[in-house]
Amino acid sequence: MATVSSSSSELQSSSLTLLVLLPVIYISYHLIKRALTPTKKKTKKPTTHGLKSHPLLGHLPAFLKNRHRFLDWSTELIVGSPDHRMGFWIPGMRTGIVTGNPADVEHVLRANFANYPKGDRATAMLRDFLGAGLFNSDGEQWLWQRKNASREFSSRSLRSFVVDVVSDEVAGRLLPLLRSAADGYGHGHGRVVLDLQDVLERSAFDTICMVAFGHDPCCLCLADGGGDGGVCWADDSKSEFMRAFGEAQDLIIGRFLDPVEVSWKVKKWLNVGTERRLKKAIADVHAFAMDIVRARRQSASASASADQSQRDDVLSRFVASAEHSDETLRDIVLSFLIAGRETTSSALTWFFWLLSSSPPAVTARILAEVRGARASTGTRRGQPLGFDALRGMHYLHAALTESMRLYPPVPLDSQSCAEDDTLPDGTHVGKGWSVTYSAYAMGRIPAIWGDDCAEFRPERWLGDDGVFRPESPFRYTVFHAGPRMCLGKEMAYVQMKSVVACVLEEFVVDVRKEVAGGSGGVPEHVLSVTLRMKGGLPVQVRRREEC
Ligand code: HEM
Repeated sequence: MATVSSSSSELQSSSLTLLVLLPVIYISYHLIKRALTPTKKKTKKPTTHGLKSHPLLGHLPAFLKNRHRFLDWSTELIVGSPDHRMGFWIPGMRTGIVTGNPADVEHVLRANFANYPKGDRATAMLRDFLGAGLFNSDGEQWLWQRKNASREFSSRSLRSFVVDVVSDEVAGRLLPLLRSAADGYGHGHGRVVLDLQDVLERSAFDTICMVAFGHDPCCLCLADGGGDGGVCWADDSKSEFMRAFGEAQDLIIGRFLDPVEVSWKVKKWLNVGTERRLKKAIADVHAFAMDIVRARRQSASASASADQSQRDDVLSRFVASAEHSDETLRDIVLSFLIAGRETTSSALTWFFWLLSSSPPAVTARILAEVRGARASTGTRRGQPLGFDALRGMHYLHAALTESMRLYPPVPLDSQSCAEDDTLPDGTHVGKGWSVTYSAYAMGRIPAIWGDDCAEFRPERWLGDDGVFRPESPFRYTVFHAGPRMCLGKEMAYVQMKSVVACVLEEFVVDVRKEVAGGSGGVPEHVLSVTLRMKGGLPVQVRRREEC
């Protein structure tokens, strides 16, 4: 009995030990397993502060209600949300986020760049128009074009070609046009009102066509305006290419704004409505571009006969450097046109409008800088300024940069998420979602720019020594950031500074506010690829007294 009782007590004590040990073993096992397995971040769903989601329709009702004011609506939500982003979910159609958070932007455009291509959805929508050009390609196809184009854009010869093209356009077309408008104005024809946006768009189109394929479409020219004292700056017979290009661009953007994604495919298949018009506009643009490509190929093979302007443009450089099909060359050129066409004109339009409502000291400082550049280069008013003189204008650089902070020419820019991902603060991003950064909203976030972020204050970009201080491209996203950053940034500043310097030193630009002002005195915008003013920018110009 004694043996039985001792073995049963042994059994009891070992069961007790096991009972105590089991949880210890269990916990240890899991602790070791957790230590050995790579840590998986806890993710959270993207939310939108102040935006309710319908249980079945997601954000579709809110989207439809605010579609006409998407930029302002998304900006209000982003600025008001603690993490500066809005998540949206439209069942069966689109899911994604729009962000104004610099950490998100850096993650998407640089740190995890490979996971955020333009994506099949976007490239498919643009393919009819832009093919697989630099602007509309991903992966290897993008990389080789980017490498070639980067090499060309950093070359001295392209830089000086750009300066020459811009100088010719400003001195030979823009200034004569404004002189004629000012003279009409001064001699009792007070009704001479120019749409400055249209003038600048035509001028930018001439410039980018010359740079991209050495062709001058003469979109800005002093045409015979009739005998009523009016000034006409466009000869429509010459602007046909620009008109077709603009129509194709606007119609193709309509594909992105349609909440029912398949509808453009159905219309295209049936060849009706906007898709029918788009097909015609694209055919016109392609035929025009193709003629130039073929002519350039011929002149390249008979290179002795090629003149200087033909050798310096981007197309001639691609024709010379490698063997590409005519279609590939056409797509490359069209990508440059879309990139440089309305961006600088949009920036300048908003700049002249902002300047008109800023203290006179801003214009005075720009003029002082222009006069300083004239004195040091020995050039006279009306003559073009060279690259170095333009580069030395820090205040003007700051003023343009500040204007684009508030009115970025490309207000929204989308990428697509290739595989499930997590943003730096743990927010989940699903495969196939669109991730859009809003440069427009970012310019209005006090956490980035301070409490005076709504003010136009060029000084915020200058150090105590008056030298321009750049900001991180992940905070100032106007020219994009990371490996796909804008290639034409330097060219754009040359063009914009040249226009502003030459125009302001000779003219006072009076904005017709009663026509230009939208709600709260700010002109309304049209949401396209670029931020254009609805109805244009009506101005009157008068000659500035020389001092
Ligand atoms: C104020 C003027 C300009 C602004 C604000 C601007 C802004 C931008 C932005 C936001 C992008 C990224 C677009 C995207 O990939 O979705 C971009 C790309 C690009 N920009 Fe500009 N741009 C300007 C002028 C120009 C000019 C004058 C050119 C000259 C041709 C140019 C050439 C390009 C090119 C080639 C790309 C594509 C780069 C790539 O995908 O690798 N840009 N630009």
